[in-house]
Amino acid sequence: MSDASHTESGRSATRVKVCGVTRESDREAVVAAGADAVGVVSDVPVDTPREVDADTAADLLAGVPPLVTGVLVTMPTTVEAAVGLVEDAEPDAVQVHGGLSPGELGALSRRLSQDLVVAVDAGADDVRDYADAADALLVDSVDAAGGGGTGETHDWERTREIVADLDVPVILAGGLTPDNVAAAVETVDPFGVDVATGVERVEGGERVGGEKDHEAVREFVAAATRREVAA
Ligand SMILES: O=C(O)c1ccccc1NCC(=O)[C@H](O)[C@H](O)COP(=O)(O)O
Repeated sequence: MSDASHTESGRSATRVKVCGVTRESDREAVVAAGADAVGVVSDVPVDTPREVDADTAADLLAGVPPLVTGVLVTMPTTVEAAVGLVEDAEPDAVQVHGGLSPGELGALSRRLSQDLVVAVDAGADDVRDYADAADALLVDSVDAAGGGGTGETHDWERTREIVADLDVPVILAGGLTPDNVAAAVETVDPFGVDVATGVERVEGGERVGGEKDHEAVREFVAAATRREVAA
């Protein structure tokens, strides 16, 4: 990464992606809070309240304004399937979870005009094998099927080593919240951070999956970037 990405303190300005947006009002809140990227989950073989159908994904991504990155988050089983999805949804960037091999991801990357973010399991031994195929690695706490949105943190010290070892930008994900994201940034020094469940609405003590708490979104972006909370 070039020195231009670092502030005078030496720490890079942390980019923020808010993932699992399912509603226009949440997309607007995420953009208004100053997030750099909006993630929309579609066509995943896991049961998640953050998944939307292909038409909704395309509509949500089409409404992401200039200078903010609309990210299609998906779990394709083949390169061809991924290319078809991307053609329909027209995102600015693509984030892939699941079973594609580094070779298949390289082939997918060559077929796309968009940047490819590859999600990897923070606990896996082969994280570094994916770096060559990716424009960025999303180091996440994944479930048994390879999906994200677990709300679980992982060993940040290990992810810090990955950041230090690799040239590719690393996005930290997994269990981040407005309360822990500053410490996560301090520990890992990632290129960016990503959150889904940690900014969802809580009602009667229960999380409302797929719906964002707009105040929590503002707090998260502020804490991740050390900006003042927007009024
Ligand atoms: O969010 C999901 O339910 C999901 C399902 C399948 C594949 C990916 C998914 N989310 C991808 C993300 O980028 C999440 O923001 C990331 O995994 C962090 O999630 P969380 O731990 O809930 O903050």
